[in-house]
Amino acid sequence: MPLTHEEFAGLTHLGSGKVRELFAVGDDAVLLVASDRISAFDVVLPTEIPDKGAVLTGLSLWWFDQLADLVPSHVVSSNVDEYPAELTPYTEQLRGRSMLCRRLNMVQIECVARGYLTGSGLKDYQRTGAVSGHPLPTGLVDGSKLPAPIYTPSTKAPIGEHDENISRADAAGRIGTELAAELERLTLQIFGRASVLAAERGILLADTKFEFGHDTQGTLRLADEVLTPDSSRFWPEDTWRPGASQPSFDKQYIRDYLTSTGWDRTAPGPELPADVVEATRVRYVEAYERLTGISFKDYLSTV
Ligand SMILES: C[C@H](c1ccccc1)n1cc(-c2ncnc(N)c2C#N)cn1
Repeated sequence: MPLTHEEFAGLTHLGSGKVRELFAVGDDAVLLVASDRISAFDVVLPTEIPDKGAVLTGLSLWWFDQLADLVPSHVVSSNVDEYPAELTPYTEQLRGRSMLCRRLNMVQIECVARGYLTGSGLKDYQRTGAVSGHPLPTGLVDGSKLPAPIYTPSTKAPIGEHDENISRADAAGRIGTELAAELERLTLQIFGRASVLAAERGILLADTKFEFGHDTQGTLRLADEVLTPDSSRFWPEDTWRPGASQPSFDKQYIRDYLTSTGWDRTAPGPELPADVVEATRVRYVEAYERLTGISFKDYLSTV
């Protein structure tokens, strides 16, 4: 049965993402729980991918550590055996796939960095020649590497709707010039470091989305999940071919299967065959191990 917030009926549910749940823990903490659900073509599928939630949580935790010298994170703990007593009934459901975090006053802007042109950025470029007010060279195609990474803030759309890319001036108008400039600086700095680290492992970081918030002392912290295949586009470097849709590091098997079935994307997603589920699970574990250099089994033994 897919993990849903009903499984945590006793907790105070704050919100759901496509594949994640957010709960309040006391007055000053939140619990982020990653399910094994997966979405493709913006549709949440009925079949779970075992270990996906743990892989994405482990990746976020690893990236938070890699980035700690650049920006503090919202994470308090990921050790379920040290969680507050109210979470004890859910320990095994939370193990490896959850983060206890400071409750932040979230900045109402999605901070997106792009090193390559695709997705909504490509659509904006094809329509206007620019993305979030950044004029770009002519002749770029799907998957083109940009002359330099760009910061393209967007609004926070409700679930099921698409974020809207906005200009940096619009972002400043919404959250103030100083904070907007700090978010741009941090977003590009983090993206630059992550891009180098991923490229050293043969993975292109095409784009990613960060969320930030302020803690009760007013400290700006990196929040949400970070640099996971759900918040970012990761492409295998050896199959990068500008001019077409790039193979997704983690979801290509699912995309190919769904396309092969002739599935109508306005219809509910079909169940996935066992071989596609297992191949996708293996890809997630491979992504974790390739990026972190840590065996997934070792990660599971530490949580
Ligand atoms: C978008 C994301 C979300 C994830 C999962 C399910 C539904 C929403 N979300 C996270 C917060 C949030 N709020 C207060 N303090 C925090 N530390 C965080 C975080 N991260 C608000 N929204």
